[in-house]
Amino acid sequence: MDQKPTLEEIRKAPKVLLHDHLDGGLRPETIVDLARESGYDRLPSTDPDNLRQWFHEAADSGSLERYLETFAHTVGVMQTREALYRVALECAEDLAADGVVYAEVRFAPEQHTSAGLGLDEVVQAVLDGFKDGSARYGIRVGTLLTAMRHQARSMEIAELAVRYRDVGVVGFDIAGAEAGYPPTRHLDAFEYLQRENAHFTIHAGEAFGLPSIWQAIQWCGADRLGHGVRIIDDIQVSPDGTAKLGRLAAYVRDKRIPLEMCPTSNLQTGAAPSIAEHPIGLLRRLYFRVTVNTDNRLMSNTSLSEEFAKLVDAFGYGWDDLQWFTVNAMKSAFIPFDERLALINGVIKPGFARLKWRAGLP
Ligand SMILES: O=c1[nH]cnc2c1ncn2[C@H]1C[C@H](O)[C@@H](CO)O1
Ligand SMILES: [Zn+2]
Repeated sequence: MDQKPTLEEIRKAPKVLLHDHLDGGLRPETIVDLARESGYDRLPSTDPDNLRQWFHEAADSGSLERYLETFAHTVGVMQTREALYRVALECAEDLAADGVVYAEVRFAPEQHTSAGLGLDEVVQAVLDGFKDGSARYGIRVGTLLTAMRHQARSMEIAELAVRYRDVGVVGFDIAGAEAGYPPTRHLDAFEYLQRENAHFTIHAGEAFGLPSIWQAIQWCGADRLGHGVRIIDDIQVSPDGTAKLGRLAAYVRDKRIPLEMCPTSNLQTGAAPSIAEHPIGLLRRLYFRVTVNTDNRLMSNTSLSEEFAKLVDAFGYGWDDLQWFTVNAMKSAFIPFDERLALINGVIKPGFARLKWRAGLP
């Protein structure tokens, strides 16, 4: 029997997704509907299939800055309460259909106020969509509030995250162009969150190298790293395969700092040359706390199951590897420990056991 997990089987596995952008995962049909309803007339195409292809090709640019330009069109149609609610509800539906049992989905409230909504209204609309979507489709979704790193609203967004922490917001993040916008630019927000015992992740080590990762961890106190692929710049691999870790890489591994890796997204922005050469192979071999994520399902034309299937093809991963990535992600989530444990023991382990049993594995 072929024991390599197939895409169909992977879809059935109970998966955990920690890094997914709400404004990077819209259905093309929904973008067209919302543009028509709101009078947004700058879409590159009003045909959903063409639009799907346009996003994928435009994002396939080799640069994070050009990749990020495509978000003008998704953010452009997410400016009303109804639009935000619909996008959040459909996000929960799409993730559940892919077999995701727990997700943390992020978005930047400050980008959704151009038609007059206040930050609180924006957050409430998204939380309502996730709440209804979770109940309807049998998935748990936590929200991360993102501040844009080139703007100066991180303190305000951090306060918003703390204000909504008991009603669905589980953490905070910064995103956007990395080069020229170091995490320490937002140090006051991170210090505030730490005083509030709140959780946060930082996009770091994607389009910029070790200094960004070092600042995110040692200055800002990040709980997790968004991408973090450039940590391999601090690892030397000898021809015989043995690896020597520098001090920062050793710290990240010793402290079990979770890496939110997004393979396909990294190919599109030029952060990795191919799936087979993606740092995830080495980092998994060295037992860093690696997790697998989608980043932007629309721009990368992907799903969590497809990301796993690509890794299975490139690295020969089996069920035990996929379960290891999944348990890593669940351990690294921002919800309370007892809830994480309940999902690991009550959902993830039994779900993988069933799939392994069907594949004839012990
Ligand atoms: O991979 C990324 N790196 C940095 N910023 C990103 C990435 N993917 C999405 N973003 C930005 C664009 C979105 O508008 C914003 C909030 O979700 O986050
Ligand atoms: Zn991201």
